[in-house]
Amino acid sequence: MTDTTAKLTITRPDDWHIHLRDGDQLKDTVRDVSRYMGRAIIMPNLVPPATCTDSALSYYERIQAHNNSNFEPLMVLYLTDKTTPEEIKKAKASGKIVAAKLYPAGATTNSDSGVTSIEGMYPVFEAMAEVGMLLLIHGEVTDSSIDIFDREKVFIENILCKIVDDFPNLKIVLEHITTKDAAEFVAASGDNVAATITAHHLLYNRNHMLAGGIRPHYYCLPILKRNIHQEALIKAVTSGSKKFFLGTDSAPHLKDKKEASCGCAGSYTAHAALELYAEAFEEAGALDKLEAFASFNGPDFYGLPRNTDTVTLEKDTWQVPESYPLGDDVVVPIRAGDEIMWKVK
Ligand SMILES: NC(=O)N[C@@H](CC(=O)O)C(=O)O
Ligand SMILES: [Zn+2]
Ligand SMILES: [Zn+2]
Repeated sequence: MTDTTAKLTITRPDDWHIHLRDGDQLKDTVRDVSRYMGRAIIMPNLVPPATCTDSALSYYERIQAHNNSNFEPLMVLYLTDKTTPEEIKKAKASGKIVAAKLYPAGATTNSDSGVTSIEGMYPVFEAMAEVGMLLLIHGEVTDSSIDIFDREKVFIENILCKIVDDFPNLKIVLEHITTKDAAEFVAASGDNVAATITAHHLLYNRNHMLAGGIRPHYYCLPILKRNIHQEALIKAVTSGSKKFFLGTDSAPHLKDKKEASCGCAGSYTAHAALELYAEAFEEAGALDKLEAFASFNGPDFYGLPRNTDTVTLEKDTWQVPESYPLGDDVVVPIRAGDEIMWKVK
């Protein structure tokens, strides 16, 4: 690995949390994720969501129809109150579904069919621990009396602590963590608990979204927090801990669904995922930590082999377009119209 000068070659990375959507958007989202990601965990919050093995497998086929490379989609089952232990076993046996996703009902985009009773899921969690299927969690409470900036912290205190205590043999990924509280909780937990962290939560805090005007393309869930949390996330990914790994949460929404009086939650970063992470690590003086975060910690936690080939980032400033095609419309990416300092060759 070279230093901060001009070039950085690392083992091919994977994206452990991405939204590819469906239908005519797949041609665009699959092209972006497959440029250099070896594999990706494909989020199942479609309309309707992929709640059973058959729907997850047919989604896999629709993705593969646009995949012209060695990119490998790793599928996820969307948990509902009706999911059964038998469905978990069937999903695992498919060989294509590696995890199941817990969305507290109403917590985020397309989570209306999510889980309303955690206790009701215990037989499902038991089956997951038994067959070795990972539990991925959108960790926010939905109680309208809880301030939106506190919803991750309260989820950890009131819900996640108990799941982690009750299922010591279940591998759990707390997705897209955004707080110091979450980083500390994951670091202090056993080896069965890990977290993904997005590039935008490393690069930005709530001032970027709200100071001097409201910028809807920074609006995602969990929402950007104050800078002490951003600093804690940077500390976590540059600490050398194996518990934190790359998950972009790239979540495209059409331009007019974001630039609206009630805009959708989600930021698009798949156009420059590794490039944006490289900026964050370089800014922290920790480019030497990028490879483990992007290419080792994820597969190691999932129990999958690391990729064996490499990708090379070069210091080569380029301007991000104002928008990219998304189906028959457009998406406005993070950094639209502005420069990015790195480019994957
Ligand atoms: N992160 C987001 O703000 N949105 C995601 C859903 C999610 O990951 O919570 C989406 O699907 O748009
Ligand atoms: Zn989420
Ligand atoms: Zn997501």
